[in-house]
Amino acid sequence: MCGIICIFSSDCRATAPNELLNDFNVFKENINKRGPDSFDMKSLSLKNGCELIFGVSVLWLQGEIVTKQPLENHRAVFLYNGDIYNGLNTGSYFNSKSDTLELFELFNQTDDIFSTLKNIQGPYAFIYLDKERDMLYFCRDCFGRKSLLIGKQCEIIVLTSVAHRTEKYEFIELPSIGLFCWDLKSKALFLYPFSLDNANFNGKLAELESFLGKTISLKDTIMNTKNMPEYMEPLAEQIALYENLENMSIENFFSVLFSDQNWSIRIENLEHLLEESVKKRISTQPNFCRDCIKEHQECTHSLLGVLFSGGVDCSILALLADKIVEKTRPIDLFNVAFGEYQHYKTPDRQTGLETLEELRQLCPEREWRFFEIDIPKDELEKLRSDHIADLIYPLKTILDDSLGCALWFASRGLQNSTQSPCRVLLVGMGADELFGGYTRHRAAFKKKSWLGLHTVLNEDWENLPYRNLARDDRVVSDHGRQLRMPYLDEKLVQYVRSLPCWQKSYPSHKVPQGFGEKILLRSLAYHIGLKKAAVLKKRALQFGSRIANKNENGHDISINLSELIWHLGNTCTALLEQHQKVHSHQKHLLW
Ligand SMILES: Nc1ncnc2c1ncn2[C@@H]1O[C@H](COP(=O)(O)OP(=O)(O)OP(=O)(O)O)[C@@H](O)[C@H]1O
Ligand SMILES: NC(=O)CC[C@H](N)C(=O)O
Repeated sequence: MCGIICIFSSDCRATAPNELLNDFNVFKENINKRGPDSFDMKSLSLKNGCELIFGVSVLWLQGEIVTKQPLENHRAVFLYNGDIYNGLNTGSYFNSKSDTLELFELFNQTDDIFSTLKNIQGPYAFIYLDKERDMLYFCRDCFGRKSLLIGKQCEIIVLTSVAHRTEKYEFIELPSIGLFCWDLKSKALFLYPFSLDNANFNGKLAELESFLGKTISLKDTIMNTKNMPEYMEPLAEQIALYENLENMSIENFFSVLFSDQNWSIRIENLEHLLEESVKKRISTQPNFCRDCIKEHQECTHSLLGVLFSGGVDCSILALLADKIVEKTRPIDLFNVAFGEYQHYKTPDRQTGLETLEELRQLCPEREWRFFEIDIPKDELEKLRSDHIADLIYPLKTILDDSLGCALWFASRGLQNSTQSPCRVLLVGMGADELFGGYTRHRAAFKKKSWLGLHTVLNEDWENLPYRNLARDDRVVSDHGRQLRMPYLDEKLVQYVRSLPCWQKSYPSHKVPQGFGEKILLRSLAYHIGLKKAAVLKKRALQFGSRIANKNENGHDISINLSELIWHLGNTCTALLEQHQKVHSHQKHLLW
């Protein structure tokens, strides 16, 4: 994952270049960690006196050699963090030319970079300065898979993949609602929206306007996609099929479903799309692990890790990965557990080990390296306050705290003194939103039947770009690894979103929990051989790993992440001591 940063003064004459550089250096350290393969920076003065400083650290994943950034030519400067998988020109997964170069060329060939975005699929965040027009463009993809924060302090603006808590700056996540364009001459800010058909659009726009104290003028939309499928009443045949599932053994449950021809076709479609998605996410990387890449030394070490709870979403990914990764390489499975006194028998550790057995039986030739990542409470406390809280920033709830920390430790991939050398990590995020796997889907179905489920699924989908993904990108990238989310592949999303809710989820109390939610995905799991994992009950990461306490409200502000406490802590020892008392009380509650 690359780290990108651009710092400039929105009021050209008001800031000394030295001040910009000092501030740039403050953010540099966290940016640096995101890309171990190169770091470079560039300073630029525009004719109108505006100073800009750019910096990029690169995690090389595409192209025969590392593409160093920032890229610059007579026309533009380009900073890019992303993964455009289908070679924009070649159509192959692993391009001899990197996506960075291809995108830069495409942008340079046109006066209309907005239309270019229409043809781009994959996660990205970028900053592009058109030097001829003094226009600064910046954008995150429409699912919000890559992080880009916007920060300000008086007239200084920072765009960065990651920041940290500082007394000087305030940051928010740049909303992934379209392409922004800052006219550095007129100081006007424009937005080319991806789509206006999103319930969150106006709120997110207003939030950014109020943060910047600036009006944002809207241009034409560039995608204009209809986001929300219309509600369709379920077909009688489908209801009859579901009624046949009651009181069935696991085997009979799935054979009833597969006896329906349309169901089987949907499984085939889904299998094909997911396999393609996994394939591009595994194959798009150089053939070296992180230890051997420096010397370009051929190796058979593992190139792929899966964040692995043993639950259905990630287990499908692991099994599909086996079809793609050479048999001579291991696949690393990372399973994180939090505990005390050497006690790490968490629910996810149990399911992780059980599904590992299933994988070993299904793929006996593969070396599956199961990393038991055990995190004692003092290590969690220390690293959270010293470091991880900055990566989670500017998010601040208890849920952000638990999920952010759990993912940071999981993706570090360290068991005792053995650390995985893989550079790419697969994760099952997005499956619950797409296929209807959350408890709230069950509740909505109970209350308002199919229409209730349809409504909640749509709400979840609309919220997805603003919830966790940017935070997850920030914490995982800190280890110089790329987080890839096969369920959030555009083609797969388009297919699953086009299905009415009753063709993918049946969160009814008439079938046991763990059977009906995400029923289409579970059918795929069963079909490819994961007979046990297919019907495991959903367990959220924070509870499955035991980092969180069920009695806390995840939406409350986390005292561990609170900036106020942090600022006070930095300046006033007495208050810090008091904070520690509160903190230890909270620790007591937490464990
Ligand atoms: N304890 C864990 N250790 C490592 N990674 C985990 C752990 N728990 C969850 N994950 C990762 O986070 C993703 C999201 O978690 P989530 O619980 O939603 O999915 P799941 O465990 O695969 O399946 P299910 O949603 O059915 O429980 C998982 O797909 C997995 O990649
Ligand atoms: N990891 C990144 O975002 C780097 C950009 C590009 N995909 C490359 O591999 O060079």
